[in-house]
Amino acid sequence: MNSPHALLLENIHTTAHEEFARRGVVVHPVPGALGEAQLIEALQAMPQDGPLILGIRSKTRVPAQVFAAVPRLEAVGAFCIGTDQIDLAAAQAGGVAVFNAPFSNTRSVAELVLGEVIMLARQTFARSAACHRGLWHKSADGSHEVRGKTLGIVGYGHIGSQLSVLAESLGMKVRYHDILSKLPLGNAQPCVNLMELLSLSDFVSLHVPDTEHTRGMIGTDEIAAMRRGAALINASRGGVVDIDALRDALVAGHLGGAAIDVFPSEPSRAGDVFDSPLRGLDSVILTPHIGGSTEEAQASIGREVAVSLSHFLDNGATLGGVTMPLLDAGPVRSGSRIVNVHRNVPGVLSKINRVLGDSQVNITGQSLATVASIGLLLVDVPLGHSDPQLQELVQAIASLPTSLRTRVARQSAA
Ligand SMILES: NC(=O)C1=CN([C@@H]2O[C@H](COP(=O)(O)OP(=O)(O)OC[C@H]3O[C@@H](n4cnc5c(N)ncnc54)[C@H](O)[C@@H]3O)[C@@H](O)[C@H]2O)C=CC1
Ligand SMILES: O=C(O)C(=O)COP(=O)(O)O
Repeated sequence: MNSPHALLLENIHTTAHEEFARRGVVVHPVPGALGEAQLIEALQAMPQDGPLILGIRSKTRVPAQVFAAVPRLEAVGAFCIGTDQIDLAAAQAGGVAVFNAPFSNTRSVAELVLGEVIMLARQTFARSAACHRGLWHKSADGSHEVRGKTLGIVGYGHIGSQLSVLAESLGMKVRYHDILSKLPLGNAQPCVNLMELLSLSDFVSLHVPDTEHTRGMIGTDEIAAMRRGAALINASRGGVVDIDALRDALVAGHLGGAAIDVFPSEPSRAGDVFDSPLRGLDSVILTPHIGGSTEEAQASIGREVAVSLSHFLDNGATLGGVTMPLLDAGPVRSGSRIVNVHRNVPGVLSKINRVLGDSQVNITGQSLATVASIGLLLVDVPLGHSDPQLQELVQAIASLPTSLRTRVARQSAA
């Protein structure tokens, strides 16, 4: 069976390369993100002799056009948490499996934010910049301990809840707001709504995903509802905050500071030029989307997503997936496994089973899982990879009008 090829963008950690190499996947690395046309070109230029997978981080957009232009793309690995850069509906409709790493970089984000809370409370960056300019600005004015202050966390998920625990260990009071009912950790308390949280907090930190409801969630009115002198931290997604409204509030002195890691528009690769209306404001800590950028997080993500993608290629397992129904039938027990993704419509299974029945091949294992629009079926048959009958069976199943993708899993049982 031909080796799969993985196009890996955005400096995905070498642990992914190592994991892929160990599992016989050929890696084709590209340093930065690619625009849509470049991405299509790069994918189309990949060797044609094996399954094709794509690895990205938060910067590469994968719209529906990419899936349409590269129908042989089997799976996409988001080597990060966010999957908002991928058209998940288009991926699912085309039977493309998408995987991510849902928590491997969360501690890194929580630690960065906690550090920023203290740095903002002590005006550290402004004082440091003054020292660099040769100015000895020794003063306690406007500097505070964080002990006893209130941290408001918007989005009490993996990152928000870890931040909650870390902040309480410093003696902070924690309030949070989430659209779901969440278990409060330690002494943290939920707020009745976002406006209450904004009005109660000395620091507001955003940890929501990019959705139609969170885009623009912090605008002029929300910033006005924050306490005078409070600070805003955004390490979630750039679209969550109206950056011009934030700048106005900082310049007017309504807000005391901000720490911003993510921006409505971000450069595509390290070393590119960066611009923002927030540049030049001493009270603002600007970082280049490095919330999850630690050696520990990246090494762990590299391994995790490479393993998920490899398992999918090897035996059709979808653990860690976001577009496929969850299915893990374990290793192939006998001969070969046929992996079929199909439209989830009435009668589809009986048609596939008719093909299998007509072939007179014994079925040694069968697993099915479905999500709304698609189904994933794994069928084990006692035929070797090179057996022509296996290829005939795959062709027959693939040619059913309900089949989206049909392939033989890489793994085989001796
Ligand atoms: N700066 C960076 O490098 C990184 C940024 N991120 C961003 O942080 C986000 C959050 O990450 P996690 O905590 O792991 O995600 P998560 O999914 O564990 O938590 C997100 C929480 O936000 C809540 N939520 C969703 N919509 C909301 C709304 N409209 N109002 C209030 N709460 C809402 C959800 O119910 C959930 O509890 C990611 O989606 C990603 O965009 C993640 C990692 C690194
Ligand atoms: O995990 C995420 O969602 C992030 O925002 C981190 O993205 P990155 O891996 O730094 O491109």
